[in-house]
Amino acid sequence: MHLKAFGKVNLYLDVISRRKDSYHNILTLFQSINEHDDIFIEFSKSEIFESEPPLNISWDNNIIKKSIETFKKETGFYNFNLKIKLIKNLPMGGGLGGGSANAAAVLNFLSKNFKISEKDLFEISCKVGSDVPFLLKGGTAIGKGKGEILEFLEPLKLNIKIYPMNYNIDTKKMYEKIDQNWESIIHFGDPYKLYKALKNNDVITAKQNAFNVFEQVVFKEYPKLKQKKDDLEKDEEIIFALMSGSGSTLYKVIEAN
Ligand SMILES: C[C@](O)(CO)[C@H](O)COP(=O)(O)OP(=O)(O)OC[C@H]1O[C@@H](n2ccc(N)nc2=O)[C@H](O)[C@@H]1O
Ligand SMILES: Nc1ncnc2c1ncn2[C@@H]1O[C@H](COP(=O)(O)OP(=O)(O)OP(=O)(O)O)[C@@H](O)[C@H]1O
Repeated sequence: MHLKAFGKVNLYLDVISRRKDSYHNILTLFQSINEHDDIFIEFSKSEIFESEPPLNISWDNNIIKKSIETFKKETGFYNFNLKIKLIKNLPMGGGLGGGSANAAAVLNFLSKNFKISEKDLFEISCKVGSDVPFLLKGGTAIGKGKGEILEFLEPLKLNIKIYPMNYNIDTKKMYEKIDQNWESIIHFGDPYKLYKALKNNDVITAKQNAFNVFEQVVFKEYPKLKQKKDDLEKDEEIIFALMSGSGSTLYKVIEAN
């Protein structure tokens, strides 16, 4: 079976507060993108995993493995093995939810095969990663909480161009940087106003509400990203340019022709 694991960008992303469980409450506008990884998957006698190109992480540290083990533990269905071949197109640590998309695709495959309810599948996804619940379905959604409180909206049809910047940025580290700089962090924009503006092709209002709080800490460490974003903003047909997630991928939203 061939699965497509679509990535995501955050059209809006703010950190609201730090939680007792050391995660953060966020406010985001998730948007699926066309770029995707390819996963070839089938049941097999033993567990086999290979990827192209080879990943710089062990199978035990692969979020796909985590999603399989979490599925087994939560459902009690232990008696199966999978043979998986991953074609990695989404940049690792790129802010496009690449690993989370892989996990969501495998969880969807397993839930169909074992007839798991949507509710149970959602609960399992929340235990695998913060972006996985959204990526189970994809589309366009407001995300709150750790990313598991989702308000799915009529999907936006946007012209998004992705610019991978080849830095593998550690998400945990960037959240810690936000905590360390909390006093100086600026919060602005509104994801609901942004959604409405994009839906109505209201370029001015969209520009005023597109926002990613992580830029304030990531651009300090990676000045080339700021330079690239400034270059992208000079394009005529652009609505806005932004970094996705905790970085490093930049993207631009182009006016629909
Ligand atoms: C930056 C975003 O991609 C925006 O969509 C997400 O918030 C991060 O999602 P993710 O990469 O799936 O994150 P996870 O793999 O669940 O968590 C990685 C690390 O990021 C931090 N983390 C993640 C999500 C969140 N709401 N608060 C956090 O503080 C935690 O330190 C966690 O250990
Ligand atoms: N299947 C996988 N694909 C990609 N990265 C994986 C995978 N499994 C584990 N990882 C690890 O997870 C880290 C983050 O991967 P991922 O591609 O999800 O980052 P990301 O796109 O920045 O995610 P997010 O946008 O959710 O922050 C990688 O740097 C890698 O070490």
